[in-house]
Amino acid sequence: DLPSRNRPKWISKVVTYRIISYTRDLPRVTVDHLVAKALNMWSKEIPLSFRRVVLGIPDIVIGFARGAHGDFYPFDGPGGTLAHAYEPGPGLGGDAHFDEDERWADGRGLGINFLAVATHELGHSLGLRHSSDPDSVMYPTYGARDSENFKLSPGDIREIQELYGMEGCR
Ligand SMILES: CC(C)C[C@H](CS(C)(=N)=N)C(=O)N[C@H]1Cc2cn(c3ccccc23)CCCCCCNC1=O
Ligand SMILES: [Ca+2]
Ligand SMILES: [Zn+2]
Ligand SMILES: [Zn+2]
Repeated sequence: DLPSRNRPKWISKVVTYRIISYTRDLPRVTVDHLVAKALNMWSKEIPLSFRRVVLGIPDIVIGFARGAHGDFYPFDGPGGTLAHAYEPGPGLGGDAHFDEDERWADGRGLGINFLAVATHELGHSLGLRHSSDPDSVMYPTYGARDSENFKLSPGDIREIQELYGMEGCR
């Protein structure tokens, strides 16, 4: 893929995010918690941190929507595409949209593991592309994972550090 110097990435050390809509399938606090957990999985590996804002225009807008929802990629109902996210940049850049027509779960019950999908989408929001490694969070298709020990693969960590450098190195 492109040398990392050309790939879009966040320049600021602190990236803001705002959750603007939720799903009926999970309590709001669960969505807030799992989004923070997914963001932290990435940010703990790189010299970049995330700050949640509840007002104003953030770098990353996160929300649930069904069908056509104001961008060029309408969702497709239950199944199929589960979510999508935009690479770093202004406006839609970095935003992550989740298909409300899926049945979202917190990793215990039946349904799509929201933590796993959010980690994949936020990987895109940080500038990562797909990986051909089935163990990678960035693999193009969803694989049911138990969220107990859900974590980034070594390849995921290598990719994100190639783009943003290693945590602890200034
Ligand atoms: C990796 C995800 C978290 C995010 C990606 C979308 S993205 C943009 N963020 N890379 C995703 O949703 N992939 C589809 C890909 C996909 C699999 N199938 C499809 C049938 C129709 C349309 C898409 C698919 C076969 C049937 C299974 C459908 C349910 C699972 N869907 C997927 O795995
Ligand atoms: Ca769908
Ligand atoms: Zn969208
Ligand atoms: Zn993807």
